[in-house]
Amino acid sequence: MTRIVLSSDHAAIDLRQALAKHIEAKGYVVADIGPTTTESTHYPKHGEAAARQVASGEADLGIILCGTGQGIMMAANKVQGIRCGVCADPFSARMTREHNNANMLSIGARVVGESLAVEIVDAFLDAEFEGGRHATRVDMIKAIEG
Ligand SMILES: O=C(CO)[C@H](O)[C@H](O)COP(=O)(O)O
Repeated sequence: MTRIVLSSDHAAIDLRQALAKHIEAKGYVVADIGPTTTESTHYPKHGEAAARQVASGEADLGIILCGTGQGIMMAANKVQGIRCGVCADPFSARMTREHNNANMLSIGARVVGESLAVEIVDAFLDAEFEGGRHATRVDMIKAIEG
C-alpha cells in the first residue's frame, strides 16, 4: 500500500485537507501532518517534516503545499534524496514522475483551484518513472548531492 505524506503552511489548509480526502478515497494510506488552523506559520518546517518522512522511507511519496508551492518545494529539496517539483498543470505533474522520478509534488494553493489541484495530484500519482535515459540523468542529480 503506497503511503502518502501531506503537509502545508497556513495558506493551503483547506486545499490540503480536500486533497487528503481525495487521495485516501483513491486507496492510498495518507498521513496528513500539516497544521489544522489558519494561524500564520512558516513553510520551511512543514516542507522539511514531510520530506524527512519520504527520505526515511516512512512515506513513499509526499505532497506539500503553500501559497505558491515555491517556498515549501525549496525547503523539501534541501533534504537529501528528495526530488520535489512544483506543478500547476497535470502534464508537468506526470512528467516530473516519468522523467525526473520526483518523490514529492508541490502545489500552490493561491495558484490553482481545487479541481485543477485534484487533476495535478491524479497525474502525479498515476504516473510511473520510465527509467532508461532518465535514470542516467536522475543519477546525475543524486551525484550533485554528494
Ligand atoms: O507561498 C508561500 C511560500 O512560497 C507562502 O505560503 C507565503 O509566502 C505565505 O505568505 P503570507 O505569510 O503573506 O500568508
